[in-house]
Amino acid sequence: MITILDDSFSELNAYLESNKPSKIIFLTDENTHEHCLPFLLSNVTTEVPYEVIEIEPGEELKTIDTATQLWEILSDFEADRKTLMINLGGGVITDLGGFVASTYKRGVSFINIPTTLLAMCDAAIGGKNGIDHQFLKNIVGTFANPEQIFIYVGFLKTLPHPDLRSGFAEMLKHGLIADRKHWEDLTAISELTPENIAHYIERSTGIKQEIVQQDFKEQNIRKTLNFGHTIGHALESLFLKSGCPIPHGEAIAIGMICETRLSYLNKLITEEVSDEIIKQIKKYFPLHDISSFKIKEILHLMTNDKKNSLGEINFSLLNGIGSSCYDQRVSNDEITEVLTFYNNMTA
Ligand SMILES: NC(=O)c1ccc[n+]([C@@H]2O[C@H](COP(=O)([O-])OP(=O)(O)OC[C@H]3O[C@@H](n4cnc5c(N)ncnc54)[C@H](O)[C@@H]3O)[C@@H](O)[C@H]2O)c1
Ligand SMILES: O=C(O)C(=O)C[C@@H](O)[C@H](O)[C@H](O)COP(=O)(O)O
Ligand SMILES: [Zn+2]
Repeated sequence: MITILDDSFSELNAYLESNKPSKIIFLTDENTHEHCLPFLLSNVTTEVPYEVIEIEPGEELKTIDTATQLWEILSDFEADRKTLMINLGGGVITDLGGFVASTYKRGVSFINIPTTLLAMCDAAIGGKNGIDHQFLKNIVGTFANPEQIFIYVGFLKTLPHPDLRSGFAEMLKHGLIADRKHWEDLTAISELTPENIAHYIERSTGIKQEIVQQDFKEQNIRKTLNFGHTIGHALESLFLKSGCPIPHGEAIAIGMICETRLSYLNKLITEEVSDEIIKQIKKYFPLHDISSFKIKEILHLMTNDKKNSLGEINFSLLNGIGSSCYDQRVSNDEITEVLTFYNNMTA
């Protein structure tokens, strides 16, 4: 289901040849339209007619308004059940495109061609599609798998550095929750460049796939893939609401620092291990000033987390490097303590 493409794009062409869609609709944003679509089209050999949709880039567009516009465009293009949507972009495009495709006419086929590191290693895989609403992250969505995921690492050449770093956060997460060696390999990288990271993409995709295959609908082990996201998503929402969004991975890096410290407070790891993990994350990620965000508002946002049950916030935490657990309860005092801990790091 995941294919790493070389310059010939032959597996993509073979897929299109054997599936014979009635029409192809490419969903792009301004940047992937400019940097990725021309190369893709120059390599696609199919005779199937196609249309291209381009939206503005950014998390602000991952909304019901954009989804509505896209449903209307699919209708204008007379998309039918044999239409194939190709989501060419980062996580915003794969989340939004997957949501639109999986709901239009109760579902048209889609494939993901991720163009950011984050989408290659995480967002394009696993069938979580969705949109934000009232600044709540991915609060409306579907579980629906793309027919295929085609990864072409060459697309990373034009990716801005902050977005490369953002994807690296999710890779570090994969190492922390499931594979100590992956964590050690990644944290040995001194400079984040596509060349230095490319070799480790396959392992990250493998970790994500192995977990999702065991628990597609996130009833149990899939919750570990959400490590760093309970606090991270709440902060990402607040940055988005403030009009100064930060990349998803940067919010998750803050979340991972706080939730690593929570793992220590809950006696799941020693302070020494917690300090070591935090030191490594700090090596790559800028510290953000979150002191103006009210703890009450952060806690309130966390009550919307999708892992919660029976009115309780459930955390996914670490019980070692490369080992994790889920459905962990922590007190509001402990959450306040780790947010203060992070604030003190930035002071
Ligand atoms: N569904 C999932 O499992 C899952 C997992 C992780 C994250 N996500 C979601 O993914 C989103 C973040 O994804 P993202 O970090 O890819 O952000 P993004 O899609 O906004 O892409 C980041 C930026 O890079 C640009 N870009 C993309 N590819 C490019 C290329 N090859 N060259 C130049 N510019 C390029 C985009 O236009 C955008 O400006 C968030 O909404 C997050 O919630 C979903
Ligand atoms: O695939 C998953 O499961 C994840 O949790 C991966 C996360 O990196 C990703 O950000 C996901 O979109 C979060 O999902 P959500 O259910 O917390 O909205
Ligand atoms: Zn994430």
